[in-house]
Amino acid sequence: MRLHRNLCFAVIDGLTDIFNEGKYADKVIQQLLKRDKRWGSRDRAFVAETTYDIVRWKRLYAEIAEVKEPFNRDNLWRMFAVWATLKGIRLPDWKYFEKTPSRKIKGRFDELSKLRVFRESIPDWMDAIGVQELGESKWTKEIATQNQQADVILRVNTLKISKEQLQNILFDQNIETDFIKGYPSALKLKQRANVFVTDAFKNGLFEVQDASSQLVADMLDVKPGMKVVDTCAGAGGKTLHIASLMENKGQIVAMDIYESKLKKLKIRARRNGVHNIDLKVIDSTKPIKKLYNKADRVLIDAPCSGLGVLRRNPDAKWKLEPEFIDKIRTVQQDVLQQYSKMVKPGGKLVYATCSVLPSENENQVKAFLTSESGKEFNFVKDRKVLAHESGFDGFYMALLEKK
Ligand SMILES: C[S@@+](CC[C@H](N)C(=O)[O-])C[C@H]1O[C@@H](n2cnc3c(N)ncnc32)[C@H](O)[C@@H]1O
Repeated sequence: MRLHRNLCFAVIDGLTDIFNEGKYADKVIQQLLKRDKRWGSRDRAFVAETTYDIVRWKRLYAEIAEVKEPFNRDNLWRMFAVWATLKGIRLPDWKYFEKTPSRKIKGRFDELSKLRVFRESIPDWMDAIGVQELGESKWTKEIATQNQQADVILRVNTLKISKEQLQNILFDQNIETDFIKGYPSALKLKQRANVFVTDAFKNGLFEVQDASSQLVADMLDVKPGMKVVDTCAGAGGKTLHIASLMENKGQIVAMDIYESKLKKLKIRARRNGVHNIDLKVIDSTKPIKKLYNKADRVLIDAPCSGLGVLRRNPDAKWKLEPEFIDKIRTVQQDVLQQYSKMVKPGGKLVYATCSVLPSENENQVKAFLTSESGKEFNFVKDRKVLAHESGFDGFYMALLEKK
């Protein structure tokens, strides 16, 4: 591979924003990719993947490059040189790469790789939590998988098209996909591609949604005509899936504390041809109380640490803090206590997170079930999805039934 100066500059600029300005990697990369209209798909892939790679391996690369935060541009070029050297890319004779000690880089890599915190490039506290909650052996495998690039998975919008038809349409545009056994609405791309530019996407024939995330709406067991409340709907990945399973019949109340997220959901719903969603901002306890004992199904896709989706959000390794996880555990129990009251007798509740930590998952459900409001519920089943076992995102979901 030959390195191109303007692409490498884009990566360094992006890293400056992510590491020094605290900006989110996905947003920064989205912006970077708009920089030069002449960039082809390979150029764009280089900028996105290299930036993500260096974010993912920040701790390891910084240690090898012997640089410390806050990184100046020279520091970032040194980390870039580490990335390129370890990838076996020949460094051009640019001033930034003068005196790059290629052999020393490989030696340091081998030496540091003996320690999990460097090999997997994670903060010490995160490693300690992982070991404490999952045990050494599972955590070692899980964090290694969480450092690999995730597949691109689509969820077919069955309101508009069948899985087979969509597969054919994409095939005609040179996008090849596979079915995934056990995931009825999923198509997996054989090779990464920018699916957002296709007419199929613009016409709402699919959404990009990981396979594990698609299990959640399936577990909720919705039927056309039901009243379903999606309490932490965000931009609506799961709401839209629920809508397609309900064949646009019945009512979905999509709630979140952020109006901005629900606005995104509105746009996506229009594209998806979904018209049975009512949006409700949770700005007091009123909208919740109004729905007490009213819903056939309630989904609590709870805010969480995101420790199951590091493959997609590698910068979360550096943005997360242990105190945040402590706080979010309290929120998780609160929303379980409050939002479960919306389920009507005989109705069902799914509690889900994209975390692999038992303290955010089965332990929360256990604590709920032994509490006063939890006594009204029976535990039906749960599913713990680890990325290293499933090949998809780490997730947890539990199904409870109100007596
Ligand atoms: C895991 S995300 C939801 C993802 C979304 N369901 C999807 O499938 O795309 C959790 C959501 O919970 C929202 N949230 C945080 N605290 C909340 C609360 N107390 N009540 C309701 N929603 C909350 C966040 O704004 C965020 O959108």
